[in-house]
Amino acid sequence: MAALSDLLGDLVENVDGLFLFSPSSSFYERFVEADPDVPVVVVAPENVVDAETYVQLPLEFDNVRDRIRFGVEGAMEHGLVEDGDAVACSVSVFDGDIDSVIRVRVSEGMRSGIFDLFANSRADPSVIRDVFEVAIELGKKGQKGKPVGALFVVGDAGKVMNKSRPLSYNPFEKSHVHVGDPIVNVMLKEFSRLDGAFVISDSGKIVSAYRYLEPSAEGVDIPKGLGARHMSGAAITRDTNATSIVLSESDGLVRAFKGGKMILEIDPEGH
Ligand SMILES: Nc1ncnc2c1ncn2[C@@H]1O[C@H](COP(=O)(O)OP(=O)(O)OP(=O)(O)O)[C@@H](O)[C@H]1O
Ligand SMILES: [Mn+2]
Repeated sequence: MAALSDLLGDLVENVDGLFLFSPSSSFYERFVEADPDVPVVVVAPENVVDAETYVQLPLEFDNVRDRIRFGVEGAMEHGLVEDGDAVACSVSVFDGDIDSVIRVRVSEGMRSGIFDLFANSRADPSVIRDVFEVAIELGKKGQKGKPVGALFVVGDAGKVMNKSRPLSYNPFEKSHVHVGDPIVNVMLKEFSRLDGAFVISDSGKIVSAYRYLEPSAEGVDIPKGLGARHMSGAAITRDTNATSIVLSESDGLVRAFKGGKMILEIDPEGH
């Protein structure tokens, strides 16, 4: 089995950091003080192992590339790793225990913006996360079993309101409700049957439903084949400092746009 251990040896040779994704305490303990030259970074939804260097995952990210990108971009942001570093990531690709080691070369060029999408948007990180969760849940369940689409424009709400017009009466006109409240999630799902966009403030207040977005689409570059919901959702993030989270009725995917670009694409079913 020498060749097999060599293979693993090559993967972890001369790394500048070891990233443990959602490790158990006993797993973490085995590595944290094993090699003082190799800093250990924990990437997980919660810091259950009390790691000193820790990047919080806002979502589980079933897609391993997304999970690793988030961890590495977060670590770059916190100054834990830098351009040119090699890191070894220990992750679980299939459900359950850690089953893989992936070597990653850190570079500015690999930045996809996935960390910034959550951590450095106009809206609070928790608001971005809550909206993602609503969109993912809506994508999983649909409306009474039927696929449904939805467009959430989050942050910079004043400007977004100026670049849009109402399609119908605004059911949130006089209410002060926020994403994340269980009742609001029910309302958002109910209203998603109807046309237009939801506008949400930096702090998560639902400002309006049924908004027809009228941004300039100039210079917006999104994947071909996406329709008007995605184009308007993307374009408003170039015209304003908002972030858009879009659930597609036709392919069931949740996509996030910022600065006029698609940053992230998630399959609610986890495929
Ligand atoms: N400018 C806009 N502002 C707000 N909502 C819009 C806008 N354009 C389209 N929509 C909404 O998107 C819905 C679907 O439009 P369309 O099929 O062109 O988008 P799409 O990007 O293909 O999305 P899907 O993948 O869900 O079909 C429309 O019925 C409407 O509710
Ligand atoms: Mn369509």
